[in-house]
Amino acid sequence: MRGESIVIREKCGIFAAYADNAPEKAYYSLLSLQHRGQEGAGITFWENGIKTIKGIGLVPEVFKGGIESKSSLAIGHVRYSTFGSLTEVQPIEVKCCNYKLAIAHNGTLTNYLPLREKYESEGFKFNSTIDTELIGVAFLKHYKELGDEFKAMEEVFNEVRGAYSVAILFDGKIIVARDPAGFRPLAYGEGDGFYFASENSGLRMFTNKIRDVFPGEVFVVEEGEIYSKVLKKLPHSHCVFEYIYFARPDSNIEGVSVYLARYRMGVELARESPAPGDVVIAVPDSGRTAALGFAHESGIPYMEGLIKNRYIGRTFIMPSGRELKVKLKLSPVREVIEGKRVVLVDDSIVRGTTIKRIVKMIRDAGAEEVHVRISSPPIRYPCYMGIDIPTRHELIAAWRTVEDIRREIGADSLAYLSIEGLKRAVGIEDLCMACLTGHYPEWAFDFEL
Ligand SMILES: O=P(O)(O)OC[C@H]1O[C@H](OP(=O)(O)OP(=O)(O)O)[C@H](O)[C@@H]1O
Ligand SMILES: NC(=O)CC[C@H](N)C(=O)O
Ligand code: SF4
Ligand SMILES: [Mg+2]
Repeated sequence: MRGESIVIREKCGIFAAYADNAPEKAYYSLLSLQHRGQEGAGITFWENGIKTIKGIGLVPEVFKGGIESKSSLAIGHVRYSTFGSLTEVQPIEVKCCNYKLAIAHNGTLTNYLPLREKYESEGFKFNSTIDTELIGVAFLKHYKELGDEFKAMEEVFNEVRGAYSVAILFDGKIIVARDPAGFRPLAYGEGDGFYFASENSGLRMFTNKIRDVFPGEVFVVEEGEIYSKVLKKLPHSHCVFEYIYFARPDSNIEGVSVYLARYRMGVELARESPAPGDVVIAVPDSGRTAALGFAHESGIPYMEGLIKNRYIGRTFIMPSGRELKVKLKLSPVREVIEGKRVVLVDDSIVRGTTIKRIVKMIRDAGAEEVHVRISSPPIRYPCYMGIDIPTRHELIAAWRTVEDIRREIGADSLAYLSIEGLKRAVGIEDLCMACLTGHYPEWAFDFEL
């Protein structure tokens, strides 16, 4: 796991296709998954072997030289590191047992360190510090013993704990798998080819015939044929934060529209914690949808009182200088705010940097009162399943009461959505909420080595 000083990072995006011009399709899909990772990007395709183009930076920067290959097999990745060095851009190539594969991974493994040690003590070599490599090594070890991709992945499911949606390019085949608890999302689409992406909004440009990959399901695409099996069934643990903040609002995960779930979070919040306001203002971007729901339910008009500089990325994931970036990123519309009682809605508070800065910004723009409403419960615990949420002492809500936080951020009132309200808004069971409740799904940690 990364060290104490590392700030929150989010998820990664993965892609795989068997289709005409698969590398080009990977490029377009990665563009639409860019919000899931902005540190680095890569595409691996098959041309009598594995060929990878990857680099640090955004998708258009990494591929500004274009991709000439017309291969029909490709996997791709956009990265936010949760484990290992920033330079280890994915897909990574893994060599083991006289085989070679390329792998793209979204998630974090919880038993990486002990399992890697066990493998090393058996003589297996690792060439990176990234947890993803372990899945590749374990897969190849078992493939050598069993000679079958499904059986090899079943062994991986038995050994490797934590969150992993993976796409593998191996021996002219594509293998795609989602961990048996289904922490991270993964979608499968069928049209003029076979497609996989972390979110279905990354596939709609190719097909509308899309479904979620089931937790514990494995796909093998070989010589134009596709095979799939659910190899392990466990209680599912879909990450609730995909609905709150991470995923694109136009995605649908497990049959739930991310947009509508966020809207309902705002409605629930307005019912639970009404606020005396003249205007509802969202913290853009991701606070917008819940603010609309809040405004609709409360009858208080919604206005754009904060304008976002669209050229500044998501600050949630920026390691340093966050205060300055928040200032650069957002500026107030004085005419909307002056003399008003403002209800300020955001989707989440992590360290509190953003909301503290914005409350001050809104006051400086002449607001009479600022009532903060947050469309998720307080984040009190770290995530070990793919989201690099800071250590507890960096989380503003880890040990503070809501009243302490209100004082700290300088708001006239503060309320968070309840766990029950959140569940009603998302509308499905089987959610992981460990960073909100401290109850970690058993499978992720229940291991002996
Ligand atoms: O408490 P903090 O540590 O400051 O982080 C919380 C903020 O970070 C996220 O937004 P972000 O700026 O990442 O992206 P967005 O533009 O998509 O909302 C989230 O929506 C909050 O606004
Ligand atoms: N955000 C992620 O899903 C990260 C995947 C992998 N653990 C890495 O660090 O690259
Ligand atoms: S702990 Fe939180 S961020 Fe991590 S998988 Fe669970 S719900 Fe998602
Ligand atoms: Mg935000």
